[in-house]
Amino acid sequence: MGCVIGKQSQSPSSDHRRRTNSEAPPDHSRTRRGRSSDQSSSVVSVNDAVDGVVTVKEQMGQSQRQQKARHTGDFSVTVPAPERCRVIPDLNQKGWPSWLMAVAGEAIRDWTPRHANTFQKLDKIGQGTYSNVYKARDLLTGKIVALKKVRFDNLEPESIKFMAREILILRKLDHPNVIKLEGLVTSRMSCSLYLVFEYMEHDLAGLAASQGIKFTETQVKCYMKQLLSGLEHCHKHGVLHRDIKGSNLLIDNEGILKIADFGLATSYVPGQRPLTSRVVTLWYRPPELLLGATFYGVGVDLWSAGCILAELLSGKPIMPGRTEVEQLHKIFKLCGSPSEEYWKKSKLPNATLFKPQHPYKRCLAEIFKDVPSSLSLIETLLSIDPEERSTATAALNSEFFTTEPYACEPSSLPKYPPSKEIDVKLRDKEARRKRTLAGKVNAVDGTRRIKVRERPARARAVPAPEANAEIQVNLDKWRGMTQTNAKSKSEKFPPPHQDGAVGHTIDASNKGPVSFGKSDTYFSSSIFNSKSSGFAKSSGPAGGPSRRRKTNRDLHSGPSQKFIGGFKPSSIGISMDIMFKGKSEVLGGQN
Ligand SMILES: Nc1ncnc2c1ncn2[C@@H]1O[C@H](COP(=O)(O)OP(=O)(O)OP(=O)(O)O)[C@@H](O)[C@H]1O
Repeated sequence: MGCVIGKQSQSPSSDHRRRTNSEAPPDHSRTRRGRSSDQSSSVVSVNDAVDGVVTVKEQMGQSQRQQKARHTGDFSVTVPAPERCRVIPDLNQKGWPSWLMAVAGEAIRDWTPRHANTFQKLDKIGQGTYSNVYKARDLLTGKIVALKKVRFDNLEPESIKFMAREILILRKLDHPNVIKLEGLVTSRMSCSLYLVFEYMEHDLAGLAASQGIKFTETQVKCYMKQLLSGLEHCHKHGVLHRDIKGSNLLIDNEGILKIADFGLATSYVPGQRPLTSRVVTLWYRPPELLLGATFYGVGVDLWSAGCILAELLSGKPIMPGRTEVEQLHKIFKLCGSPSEEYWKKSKLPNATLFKPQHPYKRCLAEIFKDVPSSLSLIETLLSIDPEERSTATAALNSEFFTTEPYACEPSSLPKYPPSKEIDVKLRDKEARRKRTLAGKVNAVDGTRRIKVRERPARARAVPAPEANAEIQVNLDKWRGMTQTNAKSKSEKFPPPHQDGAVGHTIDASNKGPVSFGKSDTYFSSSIFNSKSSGFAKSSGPAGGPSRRRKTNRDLHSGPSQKFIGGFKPSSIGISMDIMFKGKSEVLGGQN
């Protein structure tokens, strides 16, 4: 038997009571990058793992994956020397492998093993940056579950710690609108761990991007109410999710929404310790994080919730930035640039650098004038000042929920065919394949190739590059750093106090503003105009960009938009004017 399944033998809350802060895993950010194509092939099915079978493809993928090491830099645990996945590790009395006990003992404490061959894997239903998700049947109960397979490349302690933190946090939470962790499966053969979750048929990104699905105001309220209730629970238990986006909001056939993917979540006590600012998927990332805040709180999740609300109402992502600079600019254009007091008060590391040359007026009221009942909540959640976003509890008591039309009951929501972000991606892939095929046939026929204008919904979304790297690259360049690999250094060896990957602090001697300069006029607020707002059918997803690095092809698959100074999408934001000591320098060419 290569696998065991852990079952909780004690309530999450009692575990939480016992656990002290110092026992909590240190906070860090995952540098979610390079979801390589070999990832799916690295899978060993539960049954394979039981038999000790490792596919050839898995072995081939190893070296490639080794290059994508996630990092934290702040773990002080002693871990066993990396062992090849096929080496059968020692098992402790309960059946956990020693490598897992050594690094994630706290996370699996009080869980009892169960045999993996009591699960039947049915289908791959999702792919994350560090995991694949499968639909499976629990053969003991007949229940359908989701198995999230987390890979541990060469037993990297960081990877295991990420997983451990996710498990610890999930065990703290118990709420109808938060995904429930039901057990664990480890594989002795493949260095991977399966997290067992209740199965959810949809995610909000998939639903929102599905042709023919149009949310009504009462539906939007229903989803938002559930999202905010889940967030309220997390926040009351000292957990920040830090990656609220459509693809992490799972929905079952009864219309129940659950917040999932706590891989970037952290336990926190307000003001106690600095956290990394390199979290939250770009389109949903609040301005304070883009400006480098390391002391922040529930406001980060509330901002993302505001983005989701606005997205559900307008039918498309409201601020689909491709780079951090562009993201910040989109925020300022829509939500207004911060007041002078805010700049003074915030003391954010990058504040003086990214202060726009001229102030922008807030235009949310104009854009959402057709949905008056939502306006006040959108205004609150999308406040530039995180303090003004208030709390999830306050949002739940806002007039958005207390005035007609009221939120509908989840059970009254329409029954949708299974719709996940991955389904949308597969549909797009198939559509692309057909287009290519049609092109080839035309070429063989000698018929003229006609440019296919119609794009599937998902492809119209503008994917963002790996969200975190770009400002740092620009700052490094701007500071005239001489290290040849400054960026990767900052990613691999962040200051330990900074929760993982904050990168360099800004050298005061080099301070100067980064100007949006002339390029301001070229930014198009293509998403919003009052005509296109309201309840028009979504032409984009609610999922937002993934946190992985995108290829150039990805970047060019976006919609037709105006670009900064006529630059192509791949150079957006990196071509910003850098004003430094009176000189203007254009950084370009990187992606
Ligand atoms: N319990 C579940 N039931 C059904 N589908 C699920 C479940 N959990 C996750 N999924 C699907 O798998 C996808 C990836 O899962 P998850 O977000 O937890 O992984 P991840 O590696 O952290 O991903 P990412 O890097 O995109 O954040 C989700 O978007 C969802 O579509």
